[in-house]
Formats: sequence, C-alpha cells, structure tokens
Amino acid sequence: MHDNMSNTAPVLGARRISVLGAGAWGTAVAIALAQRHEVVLWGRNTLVMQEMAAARDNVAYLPGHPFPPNLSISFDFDAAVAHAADGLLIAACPVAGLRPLLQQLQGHEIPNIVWLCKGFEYETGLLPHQIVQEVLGDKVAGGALSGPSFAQEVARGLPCALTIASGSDALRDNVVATVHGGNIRVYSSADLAGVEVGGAVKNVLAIATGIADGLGLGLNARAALITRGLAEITRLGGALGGQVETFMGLTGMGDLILTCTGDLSRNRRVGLGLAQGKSLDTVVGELGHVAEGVPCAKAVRELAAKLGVDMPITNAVAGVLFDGDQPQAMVARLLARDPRGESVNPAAK
Ligand SMILES: NC(=O)C1=CN([C@@H]2O[C@H](COP(=O)(O)OP(=O)(O)OC[C@H]3O[C@@H](n4cnc5c(N)ncnc54)[C@H](O)[C@@H]3O)[C@@H](O)[C@H]2O)C=CC1
Ligand SMILES: O=C(CO)COP(=O)(O)O
Repeated sequence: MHDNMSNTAPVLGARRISVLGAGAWGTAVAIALAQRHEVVLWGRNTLVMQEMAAARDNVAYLPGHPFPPNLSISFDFDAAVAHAADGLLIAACPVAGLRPLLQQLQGHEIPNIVWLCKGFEYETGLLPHQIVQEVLGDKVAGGALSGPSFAQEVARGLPCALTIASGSDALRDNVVATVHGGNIRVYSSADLAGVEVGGAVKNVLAIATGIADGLGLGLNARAALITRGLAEITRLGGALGGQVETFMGLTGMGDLILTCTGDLSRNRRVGLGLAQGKSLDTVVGELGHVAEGVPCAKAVRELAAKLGVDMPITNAVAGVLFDGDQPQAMVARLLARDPRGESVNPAAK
C-alpha cells in the first residue's frame, strides 16, 4: 500500500525510484530525489510506516524534514519493488540488513540495484557487493552509492558530492542520469572494492578520532589519526583490489574527513561517548541509530589479520570496543609503537 500524495503534475524526465529502508539515510535520499522523481520509500515496520505516512515526516529517524509531494510512503514490499521496475531500486538498510533484504528480492524482476550501506558483513567479512553477488548472482547490475553525505544536510537540500561505483557502465550511466542534479553531484568509478573499503573503514577511524577528541588530545592528534587512518584504508583497500586514487577521493579521504570531524557522525559520537567513560551498550543505546564502525571494527580486525595487513588504529579501536581496553590505553598503545617510515607500506623506510 502506498499513501499516494503525488497529485502534482509529473516533472519532465522524472523516473520511478524505490528506496528500501526508512532510516535516516534512506529517508534523506528519498526526500532529495523526490524533488525531481516519483519516489516510494518502503520500510519494514507497518505501524511505523503508517505513522510516517500520516505525519509526512520520519519522526523516529530524521525528524523535522517534511516530505515533498512526490514522495510516497509504503509498507507493501512487492508494490514498492514493482514501482521501480523500469527505474532505480535503492537498498538503504545497514550492512547487517542487506542480506535479508536481498533475500526478499529473490524472485522479483530487478533490472538494477544500488546500495548505500557502508561496512563489512560482521559474520562473513564480506563487502556489500560480494553479498549482492552471493544472493542475487551476476544477472542484476548493481553499484554502491557512497561519499561524504550526512543525512540531515542532504534532507535540507545542501550541496553534496557522491560516487557511484559499479562494474557496469550502464548502471553507472543510469545512476548519474537519475541522481546527479540539483545540489547533488554524482561522480562515477569502476573501483567497487576501493569505494566500499573507504566507506567501511572510515567509520572505525571516526570512532578513533571521537575517542581522541573526547579525551581532549587536541587537533594535532586528530590530524595524525586521520592521516594514518587513510594509510590503513589504503593498505587494506589495496590488498582487496582497490586503487590508490580511489582512497584519495570522495569515498576515501572525503568521507574520512567528514566523519572524523563532523559531530553529526554517529560513529564519531560513539568515540566521544566512550571517552567519557560510558559503556558501548550505553553509547549505542543513546544513539538510536546504527553505528557501522562498531561491527566493522571486528570484521576488519579479523580480515586484516588474515590478509597480513597492518592496521594499528583499527586494532586499537577494536580493543576498546570488544576487549575492555580503556580509551587512554588505546592512545598509549598507538604512541608506543616502534618508529617507522611514513610510507603506506610499513616495511618501507
Ligand atoms: N545517516 C547517514 O548520514 C548516512 C548513512 N549511510 C549508511 O547507510 C546505512 C543506513 O544508515 P541509516 O539509515 O543512517 O541508519 P539508521 O540507524 O538511521 O536506520 C536504519 C534503518 O534500516 C532499517 N533496517 C534494518 N535492517 C533492515 C532490513 N533487513 N530490511 C529493511 N530495513 C532494515 C531499520 O528499520 C531502520 O529504519 C548505513 O550503512 C550507513 O552507514 C551512508 C551515508 C550517510
Ligand atoms: O557515512 C556517513 C556520512 O558520509 C554517516 O556517518 P555516520 O554513520 O558516522 O553518521
């Protein structure tokens, strides 16, 4: 069922888009795209979606951003997927929800799909595109839409730049033709692994900078963490087939800077809370949103160990999150490491 609010005249060139997942980011993307397209926002909780349809506002996840007329709210999965049959399907759930969401899509006609989640799957250590491949196979063209983009700012219509990464030229062209415009710029990349690794690991590094800032360690320490964090992204991303150029772009350095320095970041706020001595459960509970850096820290620590990739900041964050290390101990552990060359390759002098 959709609440059909679209009584306005169709916009020239408008396309049909369905956003599956009605958290902060799915809602912001739906609001932004509904300025130019016919958008359906689907969420899995019927009662919540009914309330959202009545309020024309996502009170739980993105309050204070009224829905434009071309945004319809739905709790009917099949109808939402059918709406986008000739347009664009966008999966807007956290990484943990991607596999179950894709499983729901099995058996549906889906020409293409774009996902917005940033992280590695906790249980398997897989990147989102690998999960899509496992569940949907090769027949569906897919891509990751990523980059520095706080939901609240996008919902307000403030400018942002994103990257669509896909191995399919047609998918990239489709997404640029659909999403690029207004205050959203969309760049293209064929480096899916590089884009996804940047988006995943920057969340762990935002927890690290949140801890450092919360402990009052200063702007020098913050800059050091961001820069050496970029070295970690580059090392892991390179080992997984990503290109160095990608890590210097929007989905690497760009998103890393945003998330490490912007107080709208949920991951940064996790770090700030831990530095105040709060438990992880308390901090995550207070957030009321997903903080992808938490499960990602564990997945990346394991993956990096398996691949022999040196990731000291990630390991230190995982120590605080999962091994009971004190935030101060995290800093001490990083400072006590042997001196080395600045190169991304730790063996280089
Ligand atoms: N909030 C932001 O500014 C941005 C978030 N992202 C990424 O987008 C993803 C989603 O983040 P948010 O929407 O902000 O999280 P959120 O915590 O605000 O909302 C998560 C939403 O996903 C839904 N969900 C969970 N599992 C699901 C499933 N199996 N099927 C359908 N829906 C499911 C929840 O019900 C909830 O509505 C994350 O990976 C995040 O890193 C990316 C860019 C910006
Ligand atoms: O990915 C994001 C911005 O690009 C959002 O970051 P947080 O999940 O830390 O809020």
